Amino acid sequence: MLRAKTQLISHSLKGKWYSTVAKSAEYKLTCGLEIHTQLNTVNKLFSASTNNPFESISHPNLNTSYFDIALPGTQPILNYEAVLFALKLALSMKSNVNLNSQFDRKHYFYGDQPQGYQITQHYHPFSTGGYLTLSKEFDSIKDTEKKINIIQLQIEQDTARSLHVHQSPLNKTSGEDILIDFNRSNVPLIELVTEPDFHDTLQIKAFIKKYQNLVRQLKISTGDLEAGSIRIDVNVSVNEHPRVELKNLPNTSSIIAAIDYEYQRQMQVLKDGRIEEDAHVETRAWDGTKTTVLRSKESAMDYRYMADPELPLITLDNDVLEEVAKTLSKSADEYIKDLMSEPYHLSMKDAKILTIQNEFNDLYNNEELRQYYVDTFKSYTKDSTASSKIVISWILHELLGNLKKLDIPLKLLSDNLLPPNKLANLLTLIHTKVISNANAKQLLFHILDEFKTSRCVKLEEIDFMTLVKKYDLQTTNNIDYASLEEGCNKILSEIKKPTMIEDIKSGKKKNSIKYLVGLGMRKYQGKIEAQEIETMFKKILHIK
Ligand SMILES: Nc1ncnc2c1ncn2[C@@H]1O[C@H](COP(=O)(O)OP(=O)(O)OP(=O)(O)O)[C@@H](O)[C@H]1O
Ligand SMILES: [Mg+2]
Ligand SMILES: [Mg+2]
Repeated sequence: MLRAKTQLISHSLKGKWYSTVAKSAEYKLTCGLEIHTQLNTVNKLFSASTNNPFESISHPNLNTSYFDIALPGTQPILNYEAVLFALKLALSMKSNVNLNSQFDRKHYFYGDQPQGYQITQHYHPFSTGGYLTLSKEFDSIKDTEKKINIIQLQIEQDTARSLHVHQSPLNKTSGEDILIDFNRSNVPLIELVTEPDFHDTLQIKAFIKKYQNLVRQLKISTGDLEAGSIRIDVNVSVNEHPRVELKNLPNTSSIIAAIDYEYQRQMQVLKDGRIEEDAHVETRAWDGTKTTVLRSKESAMDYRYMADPELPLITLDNDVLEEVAKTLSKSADEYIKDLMSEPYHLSMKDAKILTIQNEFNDLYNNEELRQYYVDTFKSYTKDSTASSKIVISWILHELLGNLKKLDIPLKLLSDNLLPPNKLANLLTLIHTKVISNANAKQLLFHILDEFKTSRCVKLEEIDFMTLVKKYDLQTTNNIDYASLEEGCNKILSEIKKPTMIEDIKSGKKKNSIKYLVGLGMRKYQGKIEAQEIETMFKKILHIK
């Protein structure tokens, strides 16, 4: 019964990020996260191999050194870039950096870890304490404010990747083979452990998003969950039920679905009074519909932790901490607040688009986009008191839309073709009605398209006024309204579907007037503003 019900729930949850399981006040949900983040340093943690775990599909084992495959006699050499990245993260979360942290060996036997142990930090982690603050305003949680405390951050190495295949080139008969790809072996990771401070799934969703954005803003990781750059284990308990650690959660929707399933499972155990038989800390895996036991913590391995004798302490100086702290920029929330107030007055939605990177893409990062917006804004408003809404809407819709369509990186565009002041020029021409909105859109696409065709190299400087003249795009200054009326009447007389005009007039299909305006824009080659044409049609059709 329970299973059928929860299956239904997780099915309906597919692809969604919200929980459909109501949490009862009587059964309190508690969660803590263990987040593993792959750092995008140039080299691996303890070797000079290239750090590119995503190479694996086409080139397994390409980025490997003798150390990464644990040939006897090889020794680790610490990559200080990983330490720098850890410092940036720790300081951003107000975590107390240990000036003498240490590496330890965690022993276990598995094919993806040929050393026989993982180098991690157990006794003296990189930093302890710290927090991220979630809020109703910025993160859509229920409480006004919620502080999620951090227990610690530790630096450790990633393992190789195991691929379970049914029919491998090595095994032509039957059964499963495990292939090991060492590209991921020894990639630097940070494990962040939170206090069990989460009491609903909205807080978890918000924390993940905020953390993901933080590592992207710091440029220390690509931050993708699906690709495995961030991997999250969730510890769940309901009331006095011992915590259960959930693994194998590839994205936020499976994290939420697995917590919902586990909440109901533990609640049922408590209701049935089966707590005694179920009362042990265990690790369970999410298979897409339910959680199943991976191992019980009672039968947990003894990892025989010991300090790694081949690695010295990570000794840091307070000066270093201070210098790194100086390089950190404002938090995302602060940027959003700034963009929502004087002089920009952006909506929260637009301010978030300029601040939060939802996906990691090659075309721009948020810093570049935000700076491009700010500079265009400044240039546009320098000699215009006009409404500046046009700046954000052109950048987010026209410019980004075209960059995506044509696959042009923002930085290349800004450096080689269209610096912010040039875009501001075009926007001023629109505002002063030298060129219509529609023709400006076409002109922008045209120059971007040419730029792409010429492989995005630096072209001669653009002068929009010259282009407007060259292509004869100027709007008609003195509209001859009598002739415009005649033209619009002609368009109406050529409409083959009389019901359409009736529907526009009666208000049934009000928006179809845009179709008429489109015909008008074509007729007048965009030289008359769409607004003028719409007004004329309304006059002819007696629409208020
Ligand atoms: N009662 C509880 N309910 C839910 N989560 C809890 C509870 N108590 C502790 N936790 C969470 O369990 C996690 C413990 O992680 P930690 O890395 O310290 O130990 P571990 O899981 O035993 O070790 P390992 O790293 O080997 O998995 C933390 O995220 C913590 O917040
Ligand atoms: Mg754990
Ligand atoms: Mg842990």
